[in-house]
Order: sequence, then structure tokens, then C-alpha cells
Amino acid sequence: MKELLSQVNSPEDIKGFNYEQLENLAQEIRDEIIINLSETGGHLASSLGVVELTLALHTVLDSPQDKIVWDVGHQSYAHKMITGRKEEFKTLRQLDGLSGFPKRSESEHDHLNVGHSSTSISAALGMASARDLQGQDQTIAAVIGDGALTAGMSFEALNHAGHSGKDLLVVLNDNEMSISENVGAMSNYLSKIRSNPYLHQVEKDVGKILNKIPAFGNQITKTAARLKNSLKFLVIPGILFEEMGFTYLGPIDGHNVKATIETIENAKNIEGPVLLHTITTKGKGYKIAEDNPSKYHGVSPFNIRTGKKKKTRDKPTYTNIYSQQLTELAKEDEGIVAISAAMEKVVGDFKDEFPDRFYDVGIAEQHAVTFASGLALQGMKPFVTIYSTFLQRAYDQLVHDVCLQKAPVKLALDRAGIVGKDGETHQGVMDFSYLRHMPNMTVMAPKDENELKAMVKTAAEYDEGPIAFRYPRGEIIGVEEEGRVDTLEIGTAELLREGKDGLILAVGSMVPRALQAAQELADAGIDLTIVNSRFVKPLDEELITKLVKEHDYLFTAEEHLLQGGFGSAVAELIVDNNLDINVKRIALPDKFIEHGSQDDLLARYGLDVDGIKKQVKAVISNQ
Ligand SMILES: Cc1ncc(C[n+]2csc(CCOP(=O)(O)OP(=O)(O)O)c2C)c(N)n1
Ligand SMILES: CC(=O)[C@@H](O)[C@H](O)COP(=O)(O)O
Ligand SMILES: [Mg+2]
Repeated sequence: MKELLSQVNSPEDIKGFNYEQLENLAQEIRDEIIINLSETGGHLASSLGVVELTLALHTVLDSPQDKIVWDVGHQSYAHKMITGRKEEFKTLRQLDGLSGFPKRSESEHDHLNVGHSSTSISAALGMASARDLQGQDQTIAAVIGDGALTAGMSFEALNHAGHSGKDLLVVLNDNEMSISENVGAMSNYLSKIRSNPYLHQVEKDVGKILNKIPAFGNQITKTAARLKNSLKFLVIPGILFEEMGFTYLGPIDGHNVKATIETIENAKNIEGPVLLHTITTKGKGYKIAEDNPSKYHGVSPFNIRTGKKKKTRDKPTYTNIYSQQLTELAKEDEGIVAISAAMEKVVGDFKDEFPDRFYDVGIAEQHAVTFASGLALQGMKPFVTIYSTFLQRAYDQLVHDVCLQKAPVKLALDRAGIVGKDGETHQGVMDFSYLRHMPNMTVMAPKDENELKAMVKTAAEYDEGPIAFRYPRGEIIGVEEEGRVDTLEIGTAELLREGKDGLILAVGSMVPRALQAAQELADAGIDLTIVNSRFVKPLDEELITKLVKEHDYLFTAEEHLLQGGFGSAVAELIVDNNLDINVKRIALPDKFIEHGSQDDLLARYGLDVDGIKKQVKAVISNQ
């Protein structure tokens, strides 16, 4: 362990360090992050960018009494290391190891479980309001990136905080990057502040100049006021935040430990909400990541010298298949447009092929959905492509702006099911339940990459209302490619295997596993019928009812939580039709699913082939 880092077991231990020691400690922490992540993978570039800022915050504030609330939390590795977790850092994102995000159960220095973006200012303002009601004296700081600032929630919180006048420190970590380049008008505004050093020099004199502008006489007063305002907008950095009720400090170099510490000390003594604008470099200190921060935002294990992945993929991913199919269809169909929320990679080359038909709206899932509704109501075919977990944000927009309008919006839910190492906040295991109860919604899940292509085509051609399909994170199965892609008839399932001892209705990623389990159980004398449901809504009532009548045991299988999912839909069908059968639902339990590799988690929760076999055997052999 490094010389200085070995002395640090809690933030208290850095308080006696001088500036030079803090700079050296920053270097040691960086090395440690790089070495560890080269083995575990994780969010590299974002964490490297805030090492000095983290040390500065912990030097000035007294954590955990003072609270630092990290936005998204993917940049919190230095924070983890100096808050007593450096020894466990090598277990980052592994099964039963440290979480990749702040987590309240992990440390008293983590005040909010995060992973989804743009929650920090709201939560910090809530904490500040509680502090005041309880008569306590604490500094509450939210640390938010320029990407996270693009989300509606951040603006809602700034709006509230500025008006409330509460003591609150918002540290804006501006590295000009979201996962890819940051987008939007706010991002342009920050660029203007950043790129005009002249503004900073005149900043102090501006107040004096403005005060000399006379303010009398009706018309003159109005003109003078307007002039005064335009001048302010021209020359005072951060005037937007000032006008919202914040004291704006900065921009400062967030890698300069001394300047950052001094400014945070100042900020602590200012009454009311303060926005401290720091400029940092994403990937700082690791040249390869600095040169390509987008690629090194999140990494799998890599070679430190070359930056290359240790293990390359054998097969394409579901994301590749989806985006290729969408791009292919868009060549023939000019109505197709694609929307992403700050994750342009989800649509692959679509952006380059059709720059005018691609919209990256920033971290704004709610807006993305209602924006898509507008496009659809005007005759376009919008494919809103968002991770399953992040679409949770847009629940009411789906209900009110899409389903209620019967708008033919197409929802492509990437990273559905168990996503693995990002853990609780990122598992895509609630989408069947949050989508299937919405009137007018159709919900599909493909058993393999060929069926995914068919679903993209089905969605493109379906114009009766909204339609959603969800597909997993990671590599495709690798089935033989089908030349021709046909559309699917809505609400039709596929009978894959016939047996007499039990019926498995499976959906999505569980279909090939159920088939494999059935083949292996056949050797043990259990003969199963397997159905690929394809649709979670509407279900193939006719086929399911017929098969249920022919079997004594029914199993449903899905990579989703039990509550409200596919199995629940089938159970409703059985009750509604007075059918009589023993039912066992194979799904994830009613809890937040932790981090770990996808395979480890599938095995832990009995959703792999062995798990299916065990659960089927347990029911059938016990009778
Ligand atoms: C609601 C939501 N949408 C999308 C994401 C995916 N995401 C994680 S980090 C990130 C970019 C954040 O950029 P910024 O806040 O500037 O942090 P940086 O990585 O630049 O330090 C995005 C889009 C998310 N975590 N939450
Ligand atoms: C922090 C965050 O939300 C993203 O960086 C996310 O971790 C990306 O996940 P994938 O690696 O599955 O694209
Ligand atoms: Mg950023």
C-alpha cells in the first residue's frame, strides 16, 4: 500500500496533510484506482477526474456529520478509499464485494444510495431542510456532474433550493462530458463560462460598473435596467445561477487542491445556497483515458500499458443487433427516428447514418418519452432507446403522454434483466410490471437475436399504439442467422417442445435456458412442454389455455422480479379463466438484486439451467 494512503483510514486522517501531501495522496489514489480497475473493471474516467475535489471536500468538511451527496455515484471511488474501504476496494462490483456506487449500508459516509442520475441536489436540499428543522449545524454538499445537470430533476431542485435560501453547497463538477460529449443548451452555457477567461478578470469590477448606471425616469429606467441585465449576462459568469438565488463561485480548477480547498472554505461561510463551479478533466492522470474519456467512462478489465480490454467479445451484443436492424430498416423507412437519453451508443451507427433523425436529449428520460409522443402523433416512428432501469423515470409520461394518446411510440429497452456489476440501481427487472398494466401497451421479449430483429420490424410496422420490447445486456446467443426477417403476429406464442409431465411458459432470455433444462431433464425421465411466450401483453390466451388444460404442472420463467411480472400475468389468466393447475413461478425474489457478474447472479437466484432444473424437479418429484 502507498505511503500516504496507508495512513488514511478515515477522512480525519487527511486533515493534517499539507497541500503537497494532498497532491501526492491524490497521485497514490489514482494509481490505486487504475491498478484495481484494470482487474475488476468499473467507472474509471469519472473517478479519476474528481480525486483532488474529493480530498478538498473531505479536508474542509467533517464527514459524516457534514454530508457529501454524490450524484450518480460512479465517481465516488476516491471517497470510498478514504472512508475506510481501501482494503476492500479490490472486491469492487464483485459478488458480495464493495458496491460500485455509494451505499448507505456500506458506510456512514454514504448518505444516499445512488446509480441513477440527478438526485443529489433534491436529496441534499431535503437533508438541509431537515437540518434546519432539527436545529442542527451541518454543511450539506451535493456533487453533481455537468451531464447529470441536464436532467429535469436537477433544474427542479435548483429552482426549489434557490428560492428556499437554505444553506446548501452544490459543487458542479464540469468536465464537458456526459458518457459521450455533453449536449444541450445548459452545456453550451457552461462552455461559454469556461472558455472566456476575460470574464473572470472583469467579474469583480462589474458590480461597480453596473451600479453607476443611472436608474431614474420611466423609459430610461427600463432601458437602463435592460442594459444592466444584458451587461450582467455578458460579463458575469454563472449569472443564470445567481439569478436563481445561488451565490455562484468559480469557475475554478478542480485539480488545484489549494484553490479548491480555499474556495470550499469560503463557500462554507456564505449564507444561502452556493454553486461552486469546478473544471476538471475526465480521466485525469491516465493519458489513455484523458484522450478518450467516453471509451474509458466504464471499463472491463484492461491492460494498463495499452488500455486494451483483457478479454474481447466473441460475439456481437444484443445492442449491436438491435441498432443494426434499426439502421437497416431506417434506410427503407424514412419515418423511423431514434432517441437516446445521454447514451448514444445504444443506437450504434444510427446516429452517423441519419444525423437528422437521431436525437440525444441528455439525461432526460421523461422528456425523451413525451418528445417521442409528439413525433409519433405527427406521423413519425420514434424508437425511444433507453436502458430498462432508466425508463422507470418516465412512468407517468408513458401512461399520460403515450398510452392515453395511443401514440405509436416504440420503446426499445436495453439492459433488461440482470445487468450484473452495476447492481441494485441498474438491474432491469421491473419493466414487465411497470409496462404491462398500462392500457394500450404491447410488451415483447425475444428469445434470441433473430427474434429481436423480428420484434424491431414488428414495432416499426405496428401503428395501433405503443409497443415495447426488452433485450438483455451482453452477447447474443449465437443462433444461426435467418435470412428473412418476418414481423410477428401480435399476441402469438411459439410452441417449442411437447412433453407430458409439465409445461414451462418462458419469456425472453429464459427461453433457451428452459429448453436446455428440458433436454437435460428428459434424461432424468421428466418430459416437458416448452413455450416461448414472446408477448407478455397481450398473452396468447388461446394457446396457453389449451396447454394448461393438458398439463398438471405449470412453470413460468422470466428474468424479472416475481411481483407483477410475466408469471403474474399468466396467474391472472388462470384465475380469470377458472383453470385448475399447480403453478410455480420462476423469477427473481421481492428484493433489490445486488451486484455481481450476470452468471453469478443467475445462479444465485436459480435462473440458470441448473436452477430451472432444480425448481422443476422439486415440484414434480414431490408429488
Ligand atoms: C437516470 C439516468 N440516466 C442515465 C444514466 C447513465 N449515466 C451514468 S453516468 C452518465 C453521465 C454523467 O455525466 P456527468 O454527470 O457529467 O458525470 P461524469 O461521468 O462526466 O463525471 C450517464 C448518462 C444514469 N446513471 N441515470
Ligand atoms: C453509471 C451508469 O449509469 C452507466 O455508466 C452504466 O454503468 C453503464 O452501464 P453499461 O456498462 O451496461 O453500459
Ligand atoms: Mg461530466
